[in-house]
Amino acid sequence: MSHVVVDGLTKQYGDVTALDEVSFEIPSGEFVIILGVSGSGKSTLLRCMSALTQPTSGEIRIDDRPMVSPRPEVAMIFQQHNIIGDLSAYSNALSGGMNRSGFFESLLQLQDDDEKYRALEALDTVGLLEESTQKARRMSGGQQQRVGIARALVQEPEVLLADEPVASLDPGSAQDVMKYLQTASVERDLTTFISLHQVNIARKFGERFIGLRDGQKVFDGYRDELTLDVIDEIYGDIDTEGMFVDTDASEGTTEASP
Ligand SMILES: Nc1ncnc2c1ncn2[C@@H]1O[C@H](COP(=O)(O)OP(=O)(O)OP(=O)(O)O)[C@@H](O)[C@H]1O
Repeated sequence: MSHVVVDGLTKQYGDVTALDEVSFEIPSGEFVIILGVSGSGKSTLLRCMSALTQPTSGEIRIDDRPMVSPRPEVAMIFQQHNIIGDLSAYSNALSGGMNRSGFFESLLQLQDDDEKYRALEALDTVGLLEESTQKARRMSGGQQQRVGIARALVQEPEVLLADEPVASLDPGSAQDVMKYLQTASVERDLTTFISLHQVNIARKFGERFIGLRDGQKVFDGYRDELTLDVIDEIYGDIDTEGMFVDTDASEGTTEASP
């Protein structure tokens, strides 16, 4: 578990201000959803938090240490899951431990039994133990994303960052992936940050929410504070109706209830 501080974070790309003095503090173990329209700065925030992108000013501290370069305890999951289709789910998961076992050992699968056990345990966490020998490319998009989560878990992170992990999935698979991310976060005491644009899914799974608009933080609060007015503030004039996907067939509603 890790405590995360984002302090006056600004990222400038030429004339574009992708992040503008964003600050917040997240206690260990919280499950945080970052909400905002396309271009609001969600990816830039997560990339700065993982030190894949350097901020123009401000800093991120994880357990009081400035995040100046990537660290193994901070894992990132991408929308395009970046897994290798020709390898099995197990081999993909196992490669998450490369920071411990080394590149060549990982390539030749010479990891020790502990690493192999970690990979199986991670596949179990994402509900894919029985599919572990299946080639990744034969799996559905949702399953492939779960393999990507397993690989991140094998890294043994304390902070998990996921950039739009369900953007390309159908609503059912999106919910499955969110459920497994939530399970992993609880089981492993992870401080978790997930960027999403689907409001209903965010409300269903999120605990704490950071709302970004034009690079500025316009909301920071918990689920009961995420009212329709707040959602309007985050999304501005954009019609949010399409972002309210059904999260439960029995609910049959496209409206957020407070
Ligand atoms: N490498 C880059 N070079 C130049 N501009 C960039 C770069 N990355 C992001 N931007 C700009 O910064 C702003 C924020 O982009 P960012 O990708 O962080 O937003 P986002 O909310 O994640 O959007 P999306 O959901 O479409 O990825 C946008 O105006 C974008 O065009």
